[in-house]
Amino acid sequence: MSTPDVPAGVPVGPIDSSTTPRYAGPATFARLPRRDQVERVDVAVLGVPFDTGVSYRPGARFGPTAVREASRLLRPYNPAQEVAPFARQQVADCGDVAVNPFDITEALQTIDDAVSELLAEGAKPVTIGGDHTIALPLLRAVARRHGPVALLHFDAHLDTWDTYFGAPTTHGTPFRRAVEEGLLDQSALTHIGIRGPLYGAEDLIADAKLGFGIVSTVDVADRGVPEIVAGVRERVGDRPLYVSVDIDVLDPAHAPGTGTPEAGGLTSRELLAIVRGLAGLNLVGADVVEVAPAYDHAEITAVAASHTAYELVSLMAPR
Ligand SMILES: N=C(N)NCCCC(=O)O
Ligand SMILES: [Zn+2]
Ligand SMILES: [Zn+2]
Repeated sequence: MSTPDVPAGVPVGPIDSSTTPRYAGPATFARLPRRDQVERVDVAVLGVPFDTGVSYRPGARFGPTAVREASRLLRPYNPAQEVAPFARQQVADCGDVAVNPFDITEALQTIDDAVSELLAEGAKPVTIGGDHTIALPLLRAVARRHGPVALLHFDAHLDTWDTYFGAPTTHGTPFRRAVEEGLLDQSALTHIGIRGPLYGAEDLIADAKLGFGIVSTVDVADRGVPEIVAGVRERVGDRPLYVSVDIDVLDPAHAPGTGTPEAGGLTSRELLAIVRGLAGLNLVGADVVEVAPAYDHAEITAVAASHTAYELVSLMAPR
């Protein structure tokens, strides 16, 4: 299937599903063109098939492929944000970063280099993981370009722990490393969806010391999405914002295909509604991580992740 000829400057959109069946041909995110099929890229959807940083179930290395497959059904107009996300900006699938699964330090450098190159071209990265370790090199690249960024982190887990087995670079530690490295604006850090057992009460104290505020899953249920969104918008203001979505923020009923599931999570409806509520903020990059398709059923998790990525891409569209 070829990409239709379009005048220079007009974004190349997805393959038309009314003339080419959406289940035909190799999958790119939302059936968008590949990087090599377009002249420029405003939003770069990038896969990072890496899961060497996990503490429990492996398999997030297959996340990018699963999310692309599940994204075939996405359509070009997003009524919830009243925007056509592929029409006013060039969105392209930049493929997968070829990361070394046996050397975490080298893998992180490879990811940083790939994203730095896209940022230098003026593209905003929307990265599909991969385990949550990859947020660290993504933030390194983004902070090098924008300075310390505000962070909105959707997750069941804090991911601000110090080490596992003495290892500093894991999927449970990226945001502590990011604070230590000065990548984050400590006055605008929020976790949303936190729940589940911790190692000790001191986990919360250490996390607060780094500057994080916590909106727990119970807070979302008790206070409701509009109030949560208002609080986040107020905290972020006009700072450059990075959004990191660990799909395990969703209840295992909404996202069984993940490595460290915790009961009592958000619904996909709540997650999508909060993400949509960020419209107009200065979003400079985002990721959706921790999709492990071997534990998925009927693409439940991959569909949720693909829709989350679609909302994030929509947020980046000029209005
Ligand atoms: N980032 C994710 N998904 N999980 C972190 C869990 C770390 C732990 O095993 O305590
Ligand atoms: Zn998590
Ligand atoms: Zn996480």
